[in-house]
Amino acid sequence: MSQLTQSAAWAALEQHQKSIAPQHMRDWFKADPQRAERMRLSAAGLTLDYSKNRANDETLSLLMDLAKQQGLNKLRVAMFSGETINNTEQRAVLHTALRANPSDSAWQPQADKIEAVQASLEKMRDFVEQVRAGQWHGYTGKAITDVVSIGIGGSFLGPKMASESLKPYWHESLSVHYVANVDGTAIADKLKGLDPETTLFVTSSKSFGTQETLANTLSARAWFYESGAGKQDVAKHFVAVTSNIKAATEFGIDENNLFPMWDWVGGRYSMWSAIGMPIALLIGFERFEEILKGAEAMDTHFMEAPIEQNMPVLMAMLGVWYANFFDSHAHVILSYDHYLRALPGYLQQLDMESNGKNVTRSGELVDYHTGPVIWGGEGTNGQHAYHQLLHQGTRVIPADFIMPLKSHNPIGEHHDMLASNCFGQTQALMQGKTLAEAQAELAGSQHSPEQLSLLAKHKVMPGNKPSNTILMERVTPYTLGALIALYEHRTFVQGVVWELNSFDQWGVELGKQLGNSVLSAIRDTHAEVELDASTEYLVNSFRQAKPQTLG
Ligand SMILES: O=P(O)(O)OC[C@H]1O[C@H](O)[C@H](O)[C@@H](O)[C@@H]1O
Repeated sequence: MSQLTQSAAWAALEQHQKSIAPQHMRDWFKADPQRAERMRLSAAGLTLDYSKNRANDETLSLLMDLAKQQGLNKLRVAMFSGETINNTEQRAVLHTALRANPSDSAWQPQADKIEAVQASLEKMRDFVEQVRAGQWHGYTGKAITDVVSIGIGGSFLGPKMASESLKPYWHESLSVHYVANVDGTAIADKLKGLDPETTLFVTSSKSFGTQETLANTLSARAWFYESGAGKQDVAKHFVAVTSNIKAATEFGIDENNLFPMWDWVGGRYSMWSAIGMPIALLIGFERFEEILKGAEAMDTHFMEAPIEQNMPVLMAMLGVWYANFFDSHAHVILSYDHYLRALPGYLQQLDMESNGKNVTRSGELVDYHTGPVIWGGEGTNGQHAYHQLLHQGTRVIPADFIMPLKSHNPIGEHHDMLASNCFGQTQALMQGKTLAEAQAELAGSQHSPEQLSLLAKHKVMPGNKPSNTILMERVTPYTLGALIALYEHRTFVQGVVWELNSFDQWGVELGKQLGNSVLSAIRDTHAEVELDASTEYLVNSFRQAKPQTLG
């Protein structure tokens, strides 16, 4: 058994779970009128209502004991002070420096990094302002109308999610498009209808070695040349964000068109850097800075608030409570805002690539569950689809409801209806419906007694399903920045409890390696590639279907 599962804090929670499990939240709300008020917290423009959780004051106190036992305070300081907490790659983890207030003396020990960040932001500002003002000209002298952002994973999901979330702030005549997948359809579809004379490509790749991104950039360049443009015109249409300057310049990106990234920023934590360029192009540099300010406010809260009153810590520890003591395997993110519909996809990478691990920082196999499956979608759509499983399925799936109090599009009663659905769902999940309630509902209907009894059983909803609700005034650059930073720190805290390195991603490497060797087998039948019988069959089928000239 691991030290964690043998520890005093863990054992206390296991014991405590036995007394909590039979209790119903419905009864707690009845017995304690102060519950909702007590279990509510505001920070950085967000309010978290965590009262609809299967937790009482004792639970929270035991969860905080676990956080302390696992060294949260020390590791939190270690992250912000630039220690190499990404121990498998020997890297610091300083995405918080990307949104630091440069005049904050706490950052003094990282002055070199803060300086580099500020210089990069200035270069970004200059570029963004030129493009947005129509002063960056394409090779025939026309202003840029379309930007195609090429990148994948962390070099795609954050910018895409933030762009969609902030649509009300978009530039009126500049469009940004995203291409991630190596599927040729993705880039072919995007390029259709674009004009090479007025299109700018931003290649985002921390490593500048990602197969998909390089293939898409090459195809974009081929398309650009087909229009009659020459090599000398590339600098007007291709820029890149990367930490691998050498690879990018060898690839043909003009040195002046390079924006930096650093090895102390993980891909999935990078939208605050020049990786966020497409966002800034769409909403303007000042609004991009507001995103950083929102995140910085959440960083300050995370660093300074006592852990019992700390939003990321509370959310993280409640997640641990369900994952490890209620055998919950999933966590659902429900955005009740159409603009936030890409958030679950973004959080999937943030959380699952960070905490989808089975060995500890020191390489021991864990004997407890780590990161759950993160999924979700847009409310109210999900209510007419997968919410059935949330209400009556057999597993505990904690939910985060995210609800802006004001809409950017206040049409008729739509927002009232949206909010009432959101709040109503949290209530239904918590309260459920008893057999007596179901029977009362059916009383007076035309059904036979047998049918009535059967129907009543099917209408019973156990309730006691946990949820958090996160409110904000409106989805703005500031509140979005705070929201994303909240989830970043939530992920970090869970990684601390589970003793993981949340900042590497070795699991994706094997897929990449094998993908490359399979590609050699597809290109050349004589390639010496070891394939199992199933994969060999798949490769052969693919080769046979290939046009002769390419085979
Ligand atoms: O930015 P890049 O170096 O192109 O990497 C893009 C993505 O590729 C990888 O496979 C990783 O799993 C991601 O964490 C990363 O964000």
